[in-house]
Amino acid sequence: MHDFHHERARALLANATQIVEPVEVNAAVRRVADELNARFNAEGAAEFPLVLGVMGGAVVFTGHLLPQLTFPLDFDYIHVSRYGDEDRGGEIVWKVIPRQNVVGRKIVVVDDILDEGETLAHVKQRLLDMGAAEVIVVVFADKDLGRAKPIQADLVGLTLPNKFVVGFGMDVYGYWRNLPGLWTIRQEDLKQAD
Ligand SMILES: O=P(O)(O)OC[C@H]1O[C@H](OP(=O)(O)OP(=O)(O)O)[C@H](O)[C@@H]1O
Ligand SMILES: Nc1nc2[nH]cnc2c(=O)[nH]1
Repeated sequence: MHDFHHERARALLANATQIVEPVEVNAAVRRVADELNARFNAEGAAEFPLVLGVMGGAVVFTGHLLPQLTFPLDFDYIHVSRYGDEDRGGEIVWKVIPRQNVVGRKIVVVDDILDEGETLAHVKQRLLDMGAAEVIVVVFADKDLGRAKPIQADLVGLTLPNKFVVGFGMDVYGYWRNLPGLWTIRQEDLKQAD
């Protein structure tokens, strides 16, 4: 079983193409941190936001971003998945729902990628329905689909081409969230290749 996973994971990466180097990833995180710091450290800014990581993909971005933020904040997480172990989105599945600490708060939602936008549109609406005062959406990457999405991010680290991306928190069939750069998987290695 482990041999199978080991070989499959390595084969996927062997055929993959690196599209963003780790140094560019880190620069993008820095840019996002700078923008958040400018906003929440602005003179007179009395906001104390609740930063909400959208697990699991946001774990790496969140872990890099938080130590670069220089204003007081609360942190919590939610866990929602639309892709599971697939390479196309499906039903939204909540694994950890927002807690009552979102009520009345200014919330900074942090996620790895805005793709079709279904996940973050749903998350934002749920937070507003629960009584969040404001929801600011921050994504490490926004995929350029060439068409409108149901939500736009307020802050974006990188814009990516319309390909299935892996690394910096993003997985392919559960593998390779740990890559420090971004890679695209060869089309014929995807389950649902057209
Ligand atoms: O814009 P969308 O097309 O809705 O896709 C974006 C979502 O997909 C990924 O989550 P995924 O469902 O893969 O779960 P994961 O975070 O556990 O990998 C990613 O973390 C976003 O939350
Ligand atoms: N790993 C991964 N997860 C996603 N969720 C939405 N789009 C993507 C993507 O391109 N890669």
